[in-house]
Amino acid sequence: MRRSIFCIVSRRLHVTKSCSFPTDTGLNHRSRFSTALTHRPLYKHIDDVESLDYYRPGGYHPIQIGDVFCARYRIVHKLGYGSYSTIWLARDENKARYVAIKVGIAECDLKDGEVLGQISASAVKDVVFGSNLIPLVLDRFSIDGPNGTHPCLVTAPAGCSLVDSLQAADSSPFQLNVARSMAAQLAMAISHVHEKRYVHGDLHMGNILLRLPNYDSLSPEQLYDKFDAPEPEAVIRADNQPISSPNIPTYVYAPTWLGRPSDEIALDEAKIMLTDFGTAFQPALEERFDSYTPLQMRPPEIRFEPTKSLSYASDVWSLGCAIWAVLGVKSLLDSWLIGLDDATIDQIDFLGPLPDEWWEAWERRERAFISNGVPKEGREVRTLDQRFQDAIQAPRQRRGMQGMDEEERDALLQMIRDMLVFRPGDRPSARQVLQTEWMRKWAIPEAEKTWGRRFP
Ligand SMILES: Nc1ncnc2c1ncn2[C@@H]1O[C@H](COP(=O)(O)OP(=O)(O)OP(=O)(O)O)[C@@H](O)[C@H]1O
Repeated sequence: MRRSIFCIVSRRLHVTKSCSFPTDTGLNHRSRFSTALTHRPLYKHIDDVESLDYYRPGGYHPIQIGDVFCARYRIVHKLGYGSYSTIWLARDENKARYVAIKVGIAECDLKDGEVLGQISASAVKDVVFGSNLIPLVLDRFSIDGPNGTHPCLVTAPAGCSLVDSLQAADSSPFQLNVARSMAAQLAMAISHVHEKRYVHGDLHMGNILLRLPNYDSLSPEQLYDKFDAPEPEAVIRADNQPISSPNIPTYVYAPTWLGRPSDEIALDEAKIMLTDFGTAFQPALEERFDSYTPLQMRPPEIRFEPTKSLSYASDVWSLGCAIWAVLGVKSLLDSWLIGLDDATIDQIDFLGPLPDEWWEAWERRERAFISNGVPKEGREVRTLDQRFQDAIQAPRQRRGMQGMDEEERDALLQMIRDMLVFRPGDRPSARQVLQTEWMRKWAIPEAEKTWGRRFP
């Protein structure tokens, strides 16, 4: 049961994220690989596992439970998969601990490792708290296999992503103190990334992971007793012929569920880490004109300032949307949005008029507005207050959970309005977000309880 809940989410995420790589900026190998797979499937479909046709030269490395890498890491379970990697739980037999190994598709640079190496290595010296919210790189190596050479990144394993956690609780929100704590940690994580001169560039609930409690004292068998044992699913060719290729594993595995449903997470368990730095970049060294962030959290300048490179402020927009999603059960922008125009309409509805030159440049503006910020008659317009009620307050009240009082609500909405300013140059920095009233009075104190320490 738990597994099937997870897998639905996992599959949805996979699709969303694949779609968020529409064009290529410095990810040539990734795009080439994805677009090459347009032929008929070679293998029968199996639910809740990575795309089997990606097991070919240039693609995933075939891995089985029990495989050992570097004479040290024994594969114990599957944790997840993305378009560019499979992620495995392994027992580090040298250190008697569990680790997560992200195994990239062949010949990709797995940029996460490079970025995390810089952020977490320097952070250890600085002893900056924000570094605790980013996975520490424990090891890096590569594997040669039938599909090529695969980069591997070893980090701490996590329990589940926040989107999985919400879904596992049938979209019940996190307890209010837990959500406040996570929101503060997220802002601290982004502030830390920015201080290290990186933009994350793909912030969403699937990339925020809940830390796993320490299970290092459990053997793999005890871990299987506590959670699920891996269940191998045989790979079958679409033409029913026997599989003779070494490119594909004999069996594949659905990711396990080591997480907790959102409503069961206690404040001292609410430690998060921000992951997936595969599209992070340094604005001082590199220009970036495309966003990989899902449409609901994608900043508007991508559309209206296409010749200006993205920068830290684009993460601040997504951070505002992510904080909203952590606090509530619905994204700030309507989740059924289907296109760029719908997103712009929705943004104007709750933020007000677009900057004049953006408005003039928007060809389809008359679809929903009489003039800038003035909706056509009869069209339903949902304000920020109404969205707060629908997404954050009412779901809590329905479940008898603590809601926000008026003072907190006003402080939160003020912070969100400040972060979601159309012009990127007018947004606060992530560090300034941490100094807002809502963060200081409501969110950071809960994060301090989670971590059992004071933040300066
Ligand atoms: N350290 C970890 N511990 C537990 N699960 C993890 C860990 N890292 C990643 N995962 C799981 O694997 C999934 C895919 O990871 P990730 O997004 O990093 O892969 P990816 O190949 O870069 O994906 P894409 O580029 O398609 O987003 C995550 O959504 C998460 O569920």
